[in-house]
Amino acid sequence: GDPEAPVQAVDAMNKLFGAHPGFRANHAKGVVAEGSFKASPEAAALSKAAIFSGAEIPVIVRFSDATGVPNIPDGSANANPHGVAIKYRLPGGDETDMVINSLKFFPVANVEDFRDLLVALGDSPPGAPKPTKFEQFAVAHPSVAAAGATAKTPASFADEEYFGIDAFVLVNKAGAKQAVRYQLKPAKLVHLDSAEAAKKAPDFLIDELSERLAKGPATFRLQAQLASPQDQTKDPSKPWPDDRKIVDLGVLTLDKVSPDSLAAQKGLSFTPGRIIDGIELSDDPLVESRDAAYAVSVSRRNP
Ligand code: HEM
Repeated sequence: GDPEAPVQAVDAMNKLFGAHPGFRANHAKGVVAEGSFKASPEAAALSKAAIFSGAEIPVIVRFSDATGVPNIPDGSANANPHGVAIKYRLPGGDETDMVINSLKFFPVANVEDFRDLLVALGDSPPGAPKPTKFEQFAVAHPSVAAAGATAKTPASFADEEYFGIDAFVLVNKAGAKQAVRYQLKPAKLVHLDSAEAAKKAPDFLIDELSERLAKGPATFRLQAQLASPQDQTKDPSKPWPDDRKIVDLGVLTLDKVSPDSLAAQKGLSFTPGRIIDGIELSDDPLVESRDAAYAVSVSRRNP
């Protein structure tokens, strides 16, 4: 890979979305909630990681809209895919993160192509001559349109399903390894059509989460889609077949929105490759590239 590509990807985000000091280069608008995770017995059979022990683990969760625009309307098509970042806080101070979104697979295979996609978008403003740079990129990379079509506006951050996209390898006590992709499934999945989404108030997703959690907790099931031995793990733009086994790893419960969510999100950083014993990286190169890019964004938003 190109060692400069993660920095160039963040540069391209800053150019495309404009300068918004103090905010994330992507997924700038979000809301922070608090809750816990309790693993199933099946999770402990797949991984010796402490988050899968079955003990109740406190979590901090940040839901977000796509783009680096901090006031993007939640119902805008550009706010897709919505994201969720989960930080598991282990006794003793260790942390591990999952940073996932509502696309079923990524538009491109690696950070070099993602940088080029972002640059092409930046070079395709309204009124740009046709075919635009973005249209040319999309023709050459059919997974861009295919991936984009998988993300819709949810009725609530808690009524959406989220996909890990990148493959990780779970390791159990006996040393057995299994490649997985995480999925986070709501109690019910509710999407809006684009006309309904466009009519919603600009902050409807953020506001609804506080209102909902004030009435009672929201739950999700964390699942692992298991790779079959013949499945590739290195290309996050290629989903595995839908008939691959799905194992319930446990229940994520959200209790409340953090009292000062805006301050909380500034102080938080989620890192896709922040893993613990019992979870390993796969040969998917995107995770390490993402770690490098997120670190650049974190340092720019905390100068
Ligand atoms: C090469 C590919 C990617 C690049 C360069 C990239 C870059 C970034 C950057 C720079 C941030 C802001 C980080 C911060 O300031 O804390 C971010 C946030 C985020 N990204 Fe990515 N990303 C990539 C792929 C993905 C993928 C595959 C997913 C989902 C599976 C994803 C989901 C998210 C989410 C949910 C956030 C918000 C995290 C938070 O709430 O703090 N990204 N991304």
